[in-house]
Amino acid sequence: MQTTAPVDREAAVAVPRTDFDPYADAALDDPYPHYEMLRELGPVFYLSRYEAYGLARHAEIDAVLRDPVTFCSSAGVGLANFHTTEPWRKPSIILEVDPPMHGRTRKVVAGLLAPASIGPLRARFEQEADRLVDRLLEKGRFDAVTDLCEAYPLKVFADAVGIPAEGREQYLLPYGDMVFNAFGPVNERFRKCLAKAQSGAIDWIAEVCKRENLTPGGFGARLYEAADEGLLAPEEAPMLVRTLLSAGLDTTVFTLCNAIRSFTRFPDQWALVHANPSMARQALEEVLRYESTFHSFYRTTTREVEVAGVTMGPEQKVCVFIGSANRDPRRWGDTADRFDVTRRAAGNMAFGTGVHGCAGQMIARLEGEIVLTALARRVKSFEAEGTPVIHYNNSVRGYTSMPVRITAA
Ligand SMILES: CCOc1cccc(C(=O)O)c1
Repeated sequence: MQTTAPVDREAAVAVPRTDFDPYADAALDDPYPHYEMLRELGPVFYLSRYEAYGLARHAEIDAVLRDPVTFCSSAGVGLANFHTTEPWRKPSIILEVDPPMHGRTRKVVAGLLAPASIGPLRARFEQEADRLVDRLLEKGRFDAVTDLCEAYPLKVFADAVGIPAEGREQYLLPYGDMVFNAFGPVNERFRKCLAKAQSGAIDWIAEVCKRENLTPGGFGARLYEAADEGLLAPEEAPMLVRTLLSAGLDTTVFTLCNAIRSFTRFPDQWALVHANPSMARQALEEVLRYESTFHSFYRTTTREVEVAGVTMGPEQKVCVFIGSANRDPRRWGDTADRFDVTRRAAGNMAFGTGVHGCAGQMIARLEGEIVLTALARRVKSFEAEGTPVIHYNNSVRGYTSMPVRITAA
């Protein structure tokens, strides 16, 4: 599929229009039937409610994300176009910039989060996971969201960044909730979240990103050292600490939520992992495919371009539904909607793809693999106790509460 071919007006096809609202609670309750509808509309469609193009099939999303020049990030990666709308905060200098600036900041962050750099964290991540599983087995029944999925990243990732312990529960998750709501429309949940974030979280984040508040040796301190070495401008270091805290918490919390939720829905899948804990990393990859945490975000066209026969003008917002790409039968076959931990789920789009592919995906996988391994070794089964409460957010999927009961091996 060409995205760089010159535009041939005669060949251009009319784009299917839909007034589907991807941000309605009903769509967030269970997006997958809606995603199937979008995929069947065609390779490209137009979300009339938001005046944005949409892609829901794997092939077109892959092609767009691999063309950051035609489909840029510097106009924001949400529905809001930074060329016409004031962003709610200073744009990210890695997520919301284009090459070549992106390449420079990305190189520093990617180095920090590369396997060689995070490998030494494995021992303490495993120790924390074992300690957490000890506590959960003592309890027997608990809320998997607060007692497991939030508790673990708030401890191990926030420690790895090197921020103070005080205030994490109160401010880190509400801040991340705001960050991910901001990729959607200015709807009720965006406004409520912004008001809440403005009453504390925004100031707290700015404070903990300061050099004097960061533990020596942590990711935050090492970003300031990169500035000392001239790899970053001085004012870029706190901005990238903000990136770590924006991108690295809620996403991992919700990925763990989606893992526990999937294993309570499909106990036979947990039985496979419990029988063979070395499958944990592969099982996590299937969780990421089956219930992608980050569901949709945008690119903005920098010129007139034809995608699958549809001509888009410049300055057009294009929504890529990566949660749908990961269920596209054209890519995953007719078992795309089946949660199957034996599937080779590598190559899914949960972390995006191309130059902006998630820089933190290796540490996210490390956290997930370690938690699932610790659980697999010692937990025979998970039972849901009541219906989990969905966490409604404009672009990430997870839960607010998930009471479970576990049986020790
Ligand atoms: C998970 C995608 O990456 C993100 C998400 C949210 C914020 C930022 C940032 O750079 O502040 C990056």
